[in-house]
Amino acid sequence: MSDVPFQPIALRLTRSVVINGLLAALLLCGLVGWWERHTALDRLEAALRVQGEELAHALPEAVWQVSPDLVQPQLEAASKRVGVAYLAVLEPGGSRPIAEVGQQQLRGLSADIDLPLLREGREIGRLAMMLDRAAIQRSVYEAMLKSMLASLALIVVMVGLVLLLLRRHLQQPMQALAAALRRLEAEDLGAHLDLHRPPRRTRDEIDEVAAALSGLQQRVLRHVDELDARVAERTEQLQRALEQLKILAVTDPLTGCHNRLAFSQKFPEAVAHAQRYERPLAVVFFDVDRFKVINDTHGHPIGDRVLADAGQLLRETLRSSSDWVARYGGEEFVLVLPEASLQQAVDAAERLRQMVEQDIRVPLDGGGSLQITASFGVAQWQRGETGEQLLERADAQLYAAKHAGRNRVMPAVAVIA
Ligand SMILES: Nc1nc2c(ncn2[C@@H]2O[C@H](COP(=O)(O)OP(=O)(O)OP(=O)(O)O)[C@@H](O)[C@H]2O)c(=O)[nH]1
Repeated sequence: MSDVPFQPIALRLTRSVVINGLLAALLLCGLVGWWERHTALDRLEAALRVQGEELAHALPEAVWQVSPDLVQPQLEAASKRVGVAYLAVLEPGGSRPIAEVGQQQLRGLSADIDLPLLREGREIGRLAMMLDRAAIQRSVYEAMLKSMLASLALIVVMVGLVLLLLRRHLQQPMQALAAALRRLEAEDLGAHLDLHRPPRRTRDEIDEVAAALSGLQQRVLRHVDELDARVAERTEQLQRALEQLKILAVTDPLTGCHNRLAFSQKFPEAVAHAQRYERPLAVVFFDVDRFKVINDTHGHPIGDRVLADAGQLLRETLRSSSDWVARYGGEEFVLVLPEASLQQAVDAAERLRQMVEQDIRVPLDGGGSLQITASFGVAQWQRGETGEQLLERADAQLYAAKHAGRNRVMPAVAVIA
C-alpha cells in the first residue's frame, strides 16, 4: 500500500470538482447560448420593431413639413442601434427614399420592418428598416462569451473556496488523525489520540472516526492487559510445573530419595570434587535384610511401605546438607557423604542401623507390626580411585555384612595402591 503514490483527498476532490464543474459550465453555456441564439434574434427584432414604431410615431411631422434636416438626424440616431443595417423614409406607397441611413439594401428587396407614417389618418410616407443579422448574431455571441467567462470566473472562485474548506475541514484533521495513529507504538498503545481540532458545537465524520479509534484503542489496551495477566499466570503455572517435573525427574516416587538417574548425575560430581580438592568422601550401601521374605510373607504393599519408611528415615537422619541418599535399585540404597572420614561414615551407618531396628514399625493388617533390620557396607574414597571402584568396594562390604549374618555395618579396609 505504501508503494502507491500519495495523493491528498482535497486535491482529488478539487480536481474532479474542477473537471466536472467545467464540463457542466460548458454544457450550461452551450444550452444557454443555443437558447439565446434562438430567442435573442427574436427579442432584438421585437425591440427594433418597437423602436421603429416609436420612430414612425415621431417622424410624420418632419416628413409632412418635408424637412430632411429634421428627418435625417432622427434616422441617424436610430440607426446607431445594434442590428440596424438600413433605415429609410420612403415616399407614400412608393419605394423612393426621402431620407436614408446605411447601405442601400432595399433596392429590389422588401424591408424587414415596413411601417406607414400616418398624419391625421392619412399615409404621408413609409418607414423601412433592414436588420443587420450578422451584427445581431455577433452581439449574441459576445453576450454568450461574456456569460461563459463570468461562469468560469465564478467556478474558479467556488473551486478555490471549496479547496480551502476541504483543506480546513477534511485534509488537516485527516492528516492529524494519521499522525496521531502513527505515534501509537507497540510500547505506548495508550498514547492520547488528540486531533487538536478547534472546539465546535457539532460533530462530524472525522470526530466519529477518532472516537471509534479511541474506543478500539481502549479495547486493545484492555485485551493486552488481560493477555499480559494470563501470560504471567500461565508462566507461573509452567514454572511451578517445571520445578515439580525437575524434582520428579530426579526423585524416586516411593521413597522420596534421589533416583538412579539423579545418582548417575550427582555421584561423578562428588567424586570429581573429592579428587580435585583432595577432600574425604565416603559411601554407604544400605540394604533391607530378607526383604524377599517380607514381600512373600506380607505382600508387596507392606514391602513398599517398608521401603518408604526406610527411605524417609535415611533422608531425615542424614547429618549435613551436603549428605544425600539415592535408591540404588530394589531395596538397596546408597548414601553419599562428602567430607566424611571412614570412621564418621561407619558411625553414621551404625546410628542408622540402630534406628532402623528400633524405629521402623510397619503396621500389619492382621494386627501387630513388622520390625526390620538392614545391613551396611561402608567405603571411603582413596586417591586415584574411580567412582565405580569406590562403589564396588562398598557393595562388597554390604555383601560381606549379609554374609556375616546381616543387621551390621561392614567398613572397607583401605586398599594400599
Ligand atoms: N515390594 C517391593 N519389592 C521390591 C521392590 N524392588 C525390589 N523388590 C523385591 O526385593 C526383593 C529383593 O530380594 P533379594 O535380592 O533376594 O534380597 P533379600 O531378600 O533382601 O535378601 P538379602 O538381601 O540377602 O537379605 C525381591 O523379591 C524383589 O522383588 C519394590 O520396589 N517393592
